[in-house]
Amino acid sequence: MLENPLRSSAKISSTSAAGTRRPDSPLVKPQQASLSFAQRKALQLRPSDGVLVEGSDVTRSIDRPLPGDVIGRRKSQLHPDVIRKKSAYFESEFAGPNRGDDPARTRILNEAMVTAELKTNVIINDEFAFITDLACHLSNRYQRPISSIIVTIQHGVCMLFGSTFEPAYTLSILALPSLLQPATNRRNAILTQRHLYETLGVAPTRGFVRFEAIPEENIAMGGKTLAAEIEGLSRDNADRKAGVFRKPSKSGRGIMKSVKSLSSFKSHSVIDLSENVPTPPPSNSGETTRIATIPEVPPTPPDDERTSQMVEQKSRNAAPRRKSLRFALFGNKLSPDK
Ligand SMILES: O=C(O)c1cc2cc(O)c(O)cc2[nH]1
Repeated sequence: MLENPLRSSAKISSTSAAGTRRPDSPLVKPQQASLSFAQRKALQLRPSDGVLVEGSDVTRSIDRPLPGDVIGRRKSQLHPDVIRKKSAYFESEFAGPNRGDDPARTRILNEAMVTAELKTNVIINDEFAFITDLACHLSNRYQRPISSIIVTIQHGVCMLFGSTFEPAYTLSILALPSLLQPATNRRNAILTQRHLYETLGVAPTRGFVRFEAIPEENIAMGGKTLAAEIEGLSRDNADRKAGVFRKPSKSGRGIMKSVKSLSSFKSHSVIDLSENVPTPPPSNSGETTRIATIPEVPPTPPDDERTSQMVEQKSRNAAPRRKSLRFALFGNKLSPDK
């Protein structure tokens, strides 16, 4: 059986733990592949003819300064097309819609969920380590707190990928459109597939990534779409600027409540929530649950007996490293007994 190499080796050699070969670096020309590093370096140091890019060569002229070199002039050496692409990237990264002058709206957008759904035929031994590593990677890539990341993983699934059953995966990343701009996707495709190569041992060529932009009106939490939440905030903001005092709505979701409700979503970690909400019985348990009318009050907490059963079950399922990783992730938000 294939195993997750996460904990077995610090560095992956040319043949990964999943049995797939690492593709040769595209930056090494075939005739140079057998040369030593010093020999390749010497070849590159030949006097240049000053042409930046010639033919199909992917290496640049040595005449061109390295990034960070102090060269005393500001004019870019890049082709106008490259400059355009670069500025489009930085625009989408740093000047996106999430930098408005409405702090509440900005915060909501900056904390909007990024969801990743991974399916793989590889069997992952340490699911908890793997899932937390991926969540951290995504939190970093999409510049949002770990509490704004959802990761679901299905591993050991039956997967036919490009006519073979060799190790492979599909990954869907769902987020607001502003987070999934073409240049951002290009970069995140490389970095995330590299991350999965390092943690899952599957070569990027055996991974399929789908970036799915989901507009604000198609995402909901707490029974309210993000679009509605933002609309409410904008209205309240406009009212406030105009000095209008609006009575809190019947549903009790005025501006303060809205912001509070979001922060309580985010500040309650998944762990906090899961500890208060009973897990429904599995669908094949034989029990049938009648779906009643949605109660106006929160459901009654489980009785003591059920609570203790749940706690027991949870501790049986817990991965051995769970506690330390939870602390690493959530720090002092957790009480020491959790
Ligand atoms: O996608 C999110 O992160 C998201 C959706 C949503 C909806 C809502 O009514 C909120 O108060 C917050 C929120 N976040």
